Amino acid sequence: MATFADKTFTTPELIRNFCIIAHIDHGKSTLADRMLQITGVVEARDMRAQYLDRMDIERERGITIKAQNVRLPWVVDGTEHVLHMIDTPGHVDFTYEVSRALDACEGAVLLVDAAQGIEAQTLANLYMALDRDLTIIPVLNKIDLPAADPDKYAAEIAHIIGCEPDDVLRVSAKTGFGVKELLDEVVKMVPAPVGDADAPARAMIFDSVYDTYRGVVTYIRVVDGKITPRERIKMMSTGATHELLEVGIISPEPKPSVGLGVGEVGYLITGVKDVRQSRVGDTVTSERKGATEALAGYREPRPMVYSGLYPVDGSDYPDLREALDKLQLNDAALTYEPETSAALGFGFRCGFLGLLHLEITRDRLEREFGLDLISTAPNVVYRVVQDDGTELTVTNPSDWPSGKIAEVFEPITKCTIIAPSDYIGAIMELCQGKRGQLGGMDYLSEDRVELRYTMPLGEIIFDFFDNLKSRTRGYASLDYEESGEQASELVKVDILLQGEGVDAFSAIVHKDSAYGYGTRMVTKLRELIPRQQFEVPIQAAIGSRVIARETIRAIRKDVLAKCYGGDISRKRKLLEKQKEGKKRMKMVGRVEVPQEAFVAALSTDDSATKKK
Ligand SMILES: Nc1nc2c(ncn2[C@@H]2O[C@H](COP(=O)(O)OP(=O)(O)OP(=O)(O)O)[C@@H](O)[C@H]2O)c(=O)[nH]1
Repeated sequence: MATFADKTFTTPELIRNFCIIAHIDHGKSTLADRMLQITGVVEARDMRAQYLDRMDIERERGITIKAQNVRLPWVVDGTEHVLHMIDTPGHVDFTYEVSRALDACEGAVLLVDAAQGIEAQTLANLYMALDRDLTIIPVLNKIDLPAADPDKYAAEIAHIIGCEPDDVLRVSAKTGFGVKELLDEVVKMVPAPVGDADAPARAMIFDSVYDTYRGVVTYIRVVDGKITPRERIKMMSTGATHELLEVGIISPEPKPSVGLGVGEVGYLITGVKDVRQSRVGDTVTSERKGATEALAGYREPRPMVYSGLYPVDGSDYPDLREALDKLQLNDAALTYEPETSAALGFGFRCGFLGLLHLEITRDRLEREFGLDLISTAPNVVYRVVQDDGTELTVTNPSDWPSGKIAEVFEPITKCTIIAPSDYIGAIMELCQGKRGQLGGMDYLSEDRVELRYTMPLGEIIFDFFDNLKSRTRGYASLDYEESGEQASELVKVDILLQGEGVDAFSAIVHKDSAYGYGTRMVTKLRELIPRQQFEVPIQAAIGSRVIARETIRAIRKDVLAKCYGGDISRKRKLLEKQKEGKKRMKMVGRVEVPQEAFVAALSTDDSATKKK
């Protein structure tokens, strides 16, 4: 394919930029694989499943995290066209990545599983694509499955996007059936990019990835002008300039080229070492005679969920810092700052896009850096207005002000839930318990409904999704987007051991759930903390008001009791052994708490994040 890769500055009329959008597991990556194969970009013998999901963790979990892009040649009516396909992640935490991918395209293939129909993220992604006026190509996938019901779901799709059921293409990404026709359709339906070839260069960054050997690789889509190697480029948001070391295209491996022109999608390398220097959403222009106006439409990723990460072994703290430094090179959305906890020692307060982002980051820290970590219960960002009018942003329960509070605001979301209509009652009951407000309900087909709720983010990140799945036997799908904030009656619940607060267990909850949280924690801790030589009261309190209490009765554990006579060496051995055991204990006041008790008490239910 060398000749193909060398052809640069393709005439825009021959370019088609498109992405594949779908609900998780509906088969995007498999379809992308088939396209690579059918266009001859990857030879059959080199083909491996999910070619574009390069990270180990992506392949293992079978999900796409980073959007990838690839150039494919496709001949229609004797003319070779250049397709840039951008594979997008389907998970709710990565909506932002999807929006960037969409901004680089003129068309979107809307892929729907023919055995499942439209799901919550199908709709969320579709609306984003429609907002950007992209041409939508509706496609039913997995029609080879015996359970596929293409007629039913083609009608569902036609109803939502306003086309004829016959316009919905039918493919099997697995067998390759219908994929050629889909590529033809992309060439026919998706408009060619439009831009001014003679204007100063403007290209938008839709992704940037850290590579150990090459530094940051920045993915761009050229809008106007051209970007050529050996010129100096400027990042328009910061004004920083960099020497361009390499420009190229991906097909499917990176291939240097003589430049990128209007409508082309490719990469550039400047030698910067940190993705934050090559900010997603920024406009790249030439340093000399560059553009004066940046491209619009991007926003910075903003952490939505915070959690404390602590090494189980305190001496791993420097390693944790180094590991976070390294991860941040590749993840502009990850934020962290040092914090100390009386119970857990030194650690970091980290900000994430959502729970899956948290879980993936934690997984990578443990796996790639060999760290053993404890994470505290996640919380969202609160805005607290005190009685004297001062305002605080609270990302950590320990920053909750002790003075009088006038008002507290919490982030809220708009949620979409899609499920079989039999479960409407169960879903409504769950959502009401989570302070959700029903905004509307629509039937997608006679037995499937879409429910729209407004719900606090803090309730969703707790075990909402797990609950939803178990109440609907796994049939419901959920999507949510942030939607401002609302004033709420929130309180901080502290957990005290023998009158001493354990910071890691404090939580900010709605006043109606405070009692439930308090009782749950004290009961759990009573089971987890071994009896001591004195009585240990465990209390849950709001300020100075105790709302729940349990007591661990005293025990006198005399290890020498069974040693009669004067065998001093045996006594010494037993005492040594007792000391060993104590090393793994943490002291809270006078109370010895085993490390495992913290871990167990904090692991509220991390399966809440597994959206599959
Ligand atoms: N039978 C059948 N299975 C398919 C087809 N396409 C995909 N699958 C299977 O569906 C599952 C999900 O496919 P993926 O391609 O990983 O889905 P995805 O949409 O990329 O998922 P994320 O990257 O996690 O968003 C895999 O087990 C695929 O083998 C198809 O046409 N027929």
